[in-house]
Amino acid sequence: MYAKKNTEMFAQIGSIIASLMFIWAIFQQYFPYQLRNLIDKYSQRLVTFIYPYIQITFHEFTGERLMRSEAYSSIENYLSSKASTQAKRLKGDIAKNNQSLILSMDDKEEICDEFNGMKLWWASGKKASNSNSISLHQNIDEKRYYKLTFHKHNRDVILGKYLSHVLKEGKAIQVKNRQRKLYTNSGSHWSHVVFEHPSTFETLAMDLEKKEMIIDDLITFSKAGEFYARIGRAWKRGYLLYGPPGTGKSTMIGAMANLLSYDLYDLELTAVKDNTALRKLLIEISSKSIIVIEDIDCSLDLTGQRRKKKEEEEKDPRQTQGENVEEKDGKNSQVTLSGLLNFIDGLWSACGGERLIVFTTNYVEKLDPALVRKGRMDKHIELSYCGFEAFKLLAKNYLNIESHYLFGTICELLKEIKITPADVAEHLMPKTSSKDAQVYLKSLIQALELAKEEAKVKSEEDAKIV
Ligand SMILES: Nc1ncnc2c1ncn2[C@@H]1O[C@H](COP(=O)(O)OP(=O)(O)OP(=O)(O)O)[C@@H](O)[C@H]1O
Ligand SMILES: [Mg+2]
Repeated sequence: MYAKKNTEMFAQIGSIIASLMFIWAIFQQYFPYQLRNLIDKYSQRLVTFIYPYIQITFHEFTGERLMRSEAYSSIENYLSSKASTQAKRLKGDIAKNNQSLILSMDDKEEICDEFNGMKLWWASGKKASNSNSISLHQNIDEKRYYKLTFHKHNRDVILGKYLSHVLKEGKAIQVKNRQRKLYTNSGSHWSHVVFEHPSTFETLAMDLEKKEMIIDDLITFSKAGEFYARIGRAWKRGYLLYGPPGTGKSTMIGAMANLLSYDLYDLELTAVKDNTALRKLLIEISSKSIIVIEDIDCSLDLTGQRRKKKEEEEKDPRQTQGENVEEKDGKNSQVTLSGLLNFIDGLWSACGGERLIVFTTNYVEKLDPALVRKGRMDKHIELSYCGFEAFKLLAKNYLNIESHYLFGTICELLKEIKITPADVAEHLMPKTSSKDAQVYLKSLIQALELAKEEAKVKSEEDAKIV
């Protein structure tokens, strides 16, 4: 309402000024040159005095090729949250992630915003274009724009801090709503599909404290752009996830991507020809992404090659002279350990920024220490067998129960028997038409007791052998 009144007032003042200018244009030819200059000067002062507001227009399409302006998109996103509470006419659309509805202000709507106690007004408008050019963009003959109006006293703050705040916020909303992608490489090219993994940290069964610590670490990383710049480090972080098969390493990567709204790049090292191809892939990776190398111990024969080289050199230095042991990996790929290390933290790895590099392995002890040293793989996370806490979360997710009289038995068995969350999940997965939780819990208890019996028999046999 307030904004509306203001803009109506501006419009009236504007039309008065336009009429005065018109009259002035007709009459000025009859005035001598000096007088004209004098009147010009004072009329400008008068205009600024009567109309102390500044306006900036942001057009939807810019440049000769009429590309959609990034500033316009960011402003549209920024205003969407304000529009939903202030504007009377809204436009609705499905976000690119197909999960949420985006509301933006309709044409010829106005809303008011505040920044550090300063008031400013945004208006959306549309002009019909008189150009007959044919364009790839559909609604290009209707030129949309946003107009920002603010008092001239606030000029510096609005042009500096406020506008960069608007663009940053708008971009963040855009990233959140975008359709994320899962990339994989065939040779030195990436191809992608839409990333729609449903896993989240809420559904990930693991030690709660550890989970909180990981979430905290990830969120801190995603907000630490300025910090990394200040300390002169590339904005990236390495995670090593290790543990037996079926403990949730891949599931956790999906949860990480969903938590931070990052794209995923699943790097298949064995399909990369050599270090040059690896570097080429690296350059194409965008920011806000997670680069994943699964089963790093199997990807290439990178495990302990440096150690091997050192040992061989110690035995017979001539034997390894001029020969790069790292490059003899016995597989099609000629990617070397040093090539991979360069990929992780060489100069090129800093391009783009805001990236996580995640390795997974079942055999952490097999990896070359150089590959996983702190600073390269900043966080080492062990995903382990199912404890009682993790079981309770699985029971809640799969059976929708938070307690049961059989929980006590399961708790005791889990202390003795190692079972992966994947195996537990398998027992809790609905298979029959029965919705009775007891059926599934009993099936789990049976499996645990069987495993306990087997372990007992094995230990007895081992004792006999000794
Ligand atoms: N911690 C967990 N929380 C919830 N579900 C889990 C967990 N661990 C495993 N699962 C379930 O088991 C399945 C297999 O898990 P996942 O693929 O993440 O294991 P992994 O550790 O990556 O195994 P691998 O080492 O064989 O790659 C998942 O689809 C998931 O449903
Ligand atoms: Mg896996």
